[in-house]
Amino acid sequence: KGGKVQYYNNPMWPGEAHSLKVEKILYQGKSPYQEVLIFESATYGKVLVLDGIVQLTDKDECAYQEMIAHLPLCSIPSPKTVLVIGGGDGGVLREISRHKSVEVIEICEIDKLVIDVCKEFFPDLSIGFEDPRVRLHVGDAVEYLRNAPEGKYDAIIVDSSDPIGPAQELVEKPFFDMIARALRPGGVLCNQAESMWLHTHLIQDMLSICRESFKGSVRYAWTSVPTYPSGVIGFLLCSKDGPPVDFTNPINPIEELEGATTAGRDIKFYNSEMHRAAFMLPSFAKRELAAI
Ligand SMILES: NCCCN[C@H]1CC[C@H](N)CC1
Repeated sequence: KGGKVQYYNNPMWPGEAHSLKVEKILYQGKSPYQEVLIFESATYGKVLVLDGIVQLTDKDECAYQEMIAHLPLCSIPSPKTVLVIGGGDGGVLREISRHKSVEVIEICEIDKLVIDVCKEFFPDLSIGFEDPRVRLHVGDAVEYLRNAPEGKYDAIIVDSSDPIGPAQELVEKPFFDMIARALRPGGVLCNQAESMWLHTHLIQDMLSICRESFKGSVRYAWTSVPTYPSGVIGFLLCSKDGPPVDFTNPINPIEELEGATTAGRDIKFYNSEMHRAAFMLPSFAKRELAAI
């Protein structure tokens, strides 16, 4: 009680520590894949930590979950079949459910423990699993995609943790090739893409892989998430082929989707202006992320 959580030795952000005041430990456990910790913080509500890395907090999860879901889904006219890789907390499912055009939401999450603890401690996120369109598969995403039919999905959302644990293989070329194959022509990918302050080399690698695997457009977007390292997180938006998708202008604006901004709980962060703003990059990022 009154302690704090901080880690200096994560290779993803050497020399940095992120600490939140711990009011009460709510859950501590270990799955075959990672350590799971949930605690009540002093000012961010409940916090989910996997292998010492903050995954989400009650206060700011809206930014990440809403952006990662609506950036792709508001960029195509009428998404019907959506696949989520990761996302076991259910927050992305909650956001996808706002889109009435969607008929099927498949989710492939490797760690059942994450799903179970989020159902107990994060009802505002795990409510996403209650949508009747959701089909849950617990297992490895690479296997799942290998067996997926070609051209099945309108959108694939990769809500992954950092590539230093179970998500290691989710930043390698074979994975992106399988995603491209599973998308229908004109289909889109939105992939968690780390911080432009901390990870430009990793982002450059992902961008160059995606420019080979996706023949449409490949864009980098970002947003503010206070409890992620450097306070920002990025997203890679890719379209499979065909006429390049203009991700910067939502052709399927959420404000015009009946009931979308109030379905379940009111939308808190995403709107069409934040959509456009997400693709505006600071000069150093323009140079470092375009220069490939
Ligand atoms: N849906 C939970 C968010 C998972 N996303 C990651 C959490 C850890 C961060 N360093 C990167 C994003």
